[in-house]
Amino acid sequence: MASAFLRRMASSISSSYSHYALKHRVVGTPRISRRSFAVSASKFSNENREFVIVGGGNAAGYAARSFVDHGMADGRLCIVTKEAVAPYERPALTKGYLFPLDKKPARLPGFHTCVGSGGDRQDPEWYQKHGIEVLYEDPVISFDSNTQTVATSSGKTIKYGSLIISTGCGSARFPEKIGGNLPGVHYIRDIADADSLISSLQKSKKVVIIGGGYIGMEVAAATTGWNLDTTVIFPEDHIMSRLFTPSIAHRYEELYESKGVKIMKGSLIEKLEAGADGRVANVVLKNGSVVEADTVIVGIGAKPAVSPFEAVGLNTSVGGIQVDSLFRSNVPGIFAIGDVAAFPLKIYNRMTRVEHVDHARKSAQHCVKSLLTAYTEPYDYLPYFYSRVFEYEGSTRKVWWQFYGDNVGETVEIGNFDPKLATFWIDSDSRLKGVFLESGTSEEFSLLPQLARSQPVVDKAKLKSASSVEDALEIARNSL
Ligand SMILES: Cc1cc2nc3c(=O)[nH]c(=O)nc-3n(C[C@H](O)[C@H](O)[C@H](O)COP(=O)(O)OP(=O)(O)OC[C@H]3O[C@@H](n4cnc5c(N)ncnc54)[C@H](O)[C@@H]3O)c2cc1C
Ligand SMILES: NC(=O)c1ccc[n+]([C@@H]2O[C@H](COP(=O)([O-])OP(=O)(O)OC[C@H]3O[C@@H](n4cnc5c(N)ncnc54)[C@H](O)[C@@H]3O)[C@@H](O)[C@H]2O)c1
Ligand SMILES: O=C1O[C@H]([C@@H](O)CO)C(O)=C1O
Repeated sequence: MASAFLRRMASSISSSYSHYALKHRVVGTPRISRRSFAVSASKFSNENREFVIVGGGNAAGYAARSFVDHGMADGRLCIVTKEAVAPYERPALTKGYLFPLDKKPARLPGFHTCVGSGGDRQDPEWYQKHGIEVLYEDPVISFDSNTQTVATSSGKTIKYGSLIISTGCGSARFPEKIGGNLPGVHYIRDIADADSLISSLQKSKKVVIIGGGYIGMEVAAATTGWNLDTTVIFPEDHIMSRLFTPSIAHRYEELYESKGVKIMKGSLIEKLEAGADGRVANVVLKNGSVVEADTVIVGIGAKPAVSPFEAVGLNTSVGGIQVDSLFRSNVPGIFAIGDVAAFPLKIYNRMTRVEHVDHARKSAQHCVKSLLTAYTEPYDYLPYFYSRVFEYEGSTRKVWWQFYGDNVGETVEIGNFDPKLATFWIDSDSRLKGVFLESGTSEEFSLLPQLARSQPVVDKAKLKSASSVEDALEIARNSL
């Protein structure tokens, strides 16, 4: 009854709703409008939800904040999540969360979104206070765009007006047949994974980390803080091979080695072997060598979590769910944001997915703003990656770097990593395309996006002759 009433209200609604419907290609079942919900006495009295977000991670937390900012959350928004906790700043999991237990590790509720960007700490009470329904530990297992419903593992069927998919990524895993699921073998994507890793680290002596990417480097830094024997194994010839030049990588590798980390490059894994107790004991390499380990952390990349949404335009070139510059998929009323979204990267005119938190936050805000208002500016993202390691109290050298732009073209590196280093990527037209900085000040870091966004023509010879990182940044600034 209530639902029929709300629908009648929805069909007689104002021009702003018509605009919204047209813009978002609403077809079929009319949505329950904002106004109709305003007259609804009880929140969520039936299975209809005006807005449903699937996934309760970084993007979901920032999307929820945007719904609240637009006055559109209360009684209208439902978040369905696989995790047992409210959205949090995932980057903390391989940073503050892994500090040694006697060095004040980060724990919830400390790092719920949106504290990472200076916003409110949205703990479970925040969602209640703002009338946002959160269904915890209840993953969506299927969806039907004809009936506009999602089904959850506990057996709920939820009808949505608009659906925002923010399921992120899952860790790439080694197959079971080569020991990928042995006790003591860890992947790290969510808080449950991090807790399980910590319980292994508490009884660990020898750690092997497989993968020389973000997880590999952040977890290796963490385990040195625990004073554990740490070996990192990866197939490439230097760490962070997708982003770092061999020269940048070399500086960090030396630093890790100076802290006792062993680095095995160009090495492929044959299998992980169990010991007599059934826990992982050996990492066997394809070249036949064997590295002992009681704890193995696998950081070999991530895969977009698309399985319940196979019917929504899946992008085959970069994976994920293909969306336009307002995060609309090819199915009316369905949006995708964060890691899972394959979107047009306007600045470089290509489709991409970005698996980093800055994009999760910005895509969420952009999507919700365009969903709820007349905003139609295309998303114009500037890629931004960063890391911070060896941050725990007592560490002799802290590391914090940022990169903006595209790592294409020739590079000019300035600085001796004591502590600063800057690298500039310059294309064949002498345009500055990307810039990397270690140990900058906040003022220096704030210059990087300006440079990467405006891509000034730079005098390469002059840049090369810079006497210091500060001098190089000044030369680059003067080319703006
Ligand atoms: C350990 C770690 C450290 C990181 N550190 C950094 C960093 O320092 N800097 C940086 O820029 N980026 C970092 N990232 C990447 C960054 O965290 C992600 O880009 C960001 O979390 C993406 O947000 P998202 O909401 O798209 O996905 P997520 O935050 O992963 O959220 C997805 C959510 O969806 C849930 N979910 C999945 N499937 C379903 C389903 N079927 N039903 C219901 N719920 C579902 C998941 O459980 C999860 O809660 C890190 C990632 C990891 C894993
Ligand atoms: N600071 C950050 O931005 C940050 C920090 C942690 C995690 N993350 C995110 O978490 C996700 C996972 O990170 P990641 O470090 O696993 O991915 P990654 O892509 O950064 O690194 C993967 C590494 O594993 C190696 N590898 C791939 N296949 C392998 C195989 N079969 N055997 C051995 N090595 C193999 C790669 O060569 C690479 O060195 C990514 O989305 C990443 O962006 C980001
Ligand atoms: O973006 C981030 O958020 C968390 C943390 O700052 C939240 O408190 C973290 O470690 C980041 O790198």
